[in-house]
Amino acid sequence: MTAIDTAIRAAAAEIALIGVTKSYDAKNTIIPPIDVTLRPGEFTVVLGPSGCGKSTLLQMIAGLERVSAGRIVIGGREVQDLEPKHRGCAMVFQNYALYPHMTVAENMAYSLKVSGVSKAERAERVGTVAKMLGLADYLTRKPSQLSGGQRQRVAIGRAIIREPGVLLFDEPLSNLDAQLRHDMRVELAELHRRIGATSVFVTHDQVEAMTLADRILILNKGHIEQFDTPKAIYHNPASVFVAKFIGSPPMNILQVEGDGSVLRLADGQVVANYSGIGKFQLGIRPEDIAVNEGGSIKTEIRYREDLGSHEILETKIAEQNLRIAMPFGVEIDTTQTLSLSFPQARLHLFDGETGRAIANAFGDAHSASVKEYQ
Ligand SMILES: Nc1ncnc2c1ncn2[C@@H]1O[C@H](COP(=O)(O)OP(=O)(O)OP(=O)(O)O)[C@@H](O)[C@H]1O
Repeated sequence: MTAIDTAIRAAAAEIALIGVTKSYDAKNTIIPPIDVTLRPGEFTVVLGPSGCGKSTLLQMIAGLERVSAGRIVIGGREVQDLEPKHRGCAMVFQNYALYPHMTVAENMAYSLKVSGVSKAERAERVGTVAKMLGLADYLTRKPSQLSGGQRQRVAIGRAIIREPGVLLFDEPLSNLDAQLRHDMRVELAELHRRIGATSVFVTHDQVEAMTLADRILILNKGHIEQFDTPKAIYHNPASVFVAKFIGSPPMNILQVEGDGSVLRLADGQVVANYSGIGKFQLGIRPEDIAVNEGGSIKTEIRYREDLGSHEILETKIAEQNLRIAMPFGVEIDTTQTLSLSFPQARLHLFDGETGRAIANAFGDAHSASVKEYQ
């Protein structure tokens, strides 16, 4: 660790949400009671569709929204009734929220000035943070003289200069173009490694979630669908909702019926062995389908999308859409009927009604760690 790192390293705090609820009125509960603990130094990405309550959750931690019920404990202190400035959190917003009339250095130093930090120490900390973020040459510029990425870096600098135990990010990269988003992701990951603050990052971009998170918290209408590592979320989704939300293209979900020995599609084709009886939803990722390897499931290609590194074949089985990802270089005759099989170890089984994962459905270890959060 360098001197710069230790200069800006604060004690990372645990964040515990205990029965935290948000409702605007009796009929409008945005977040039903949730219980979750974010470990000190952990990078949590909160992911979910628009309107699921991601920002509300973040703002309750920051103190910008009041909780309707429940407790928020940060670093062992109950904070739900404290003003934002007393919670030990710093926040980075999507729209940067920089002061336009102040220089980069003044923007970064402002919160220190307000809290009475001496001029000499302010200058030292600004210098350290600017160096860390590659902003040393821009300290006298105004925000209007910076690029989007530089502005976002100033916003991050302004947050970390206070050495917060908790860093909160509300879609900080969504105003940037694709290349810059990628570059900033790399920078943020690196910064997190150096600073070590407990970080909560809200986004609806699954790539950001997969690449930045220690653990991803997936919200659906305010409920926690799953809270786990990116790998576990991808390989062991706890519900159809999660399975369909992560992956591009997402996991295929097929409606099937079990007769006690096999699972069948509506047209009678057998897709897997399984001892359960009744309606189920069967999941398989596009890249896990075996094509023309002697499988018994027959289909035609309806459309093919060449993405360079791989190809997506759009097909249907028993009137249900099925996407197959083929690696680059595999020759497929589009006019021929495809024969497919679903390797049992790659299958996911979900309840026909609730959509919750059925752990160990196929006796494999990979679904054993699916956790229930409801
Ligand atoms: N002041 C308010 N009064 C009533 N409902 C509100 C209020 N503020 C937010 N909501 C509702 O709360 C829900 C959650 O909003 P929130 O901004 O947390 O969602 P989000 O997941 O961050 O969405 P997005 O990804 O679109 O930013 C939404 O349905 C929104 O309409």
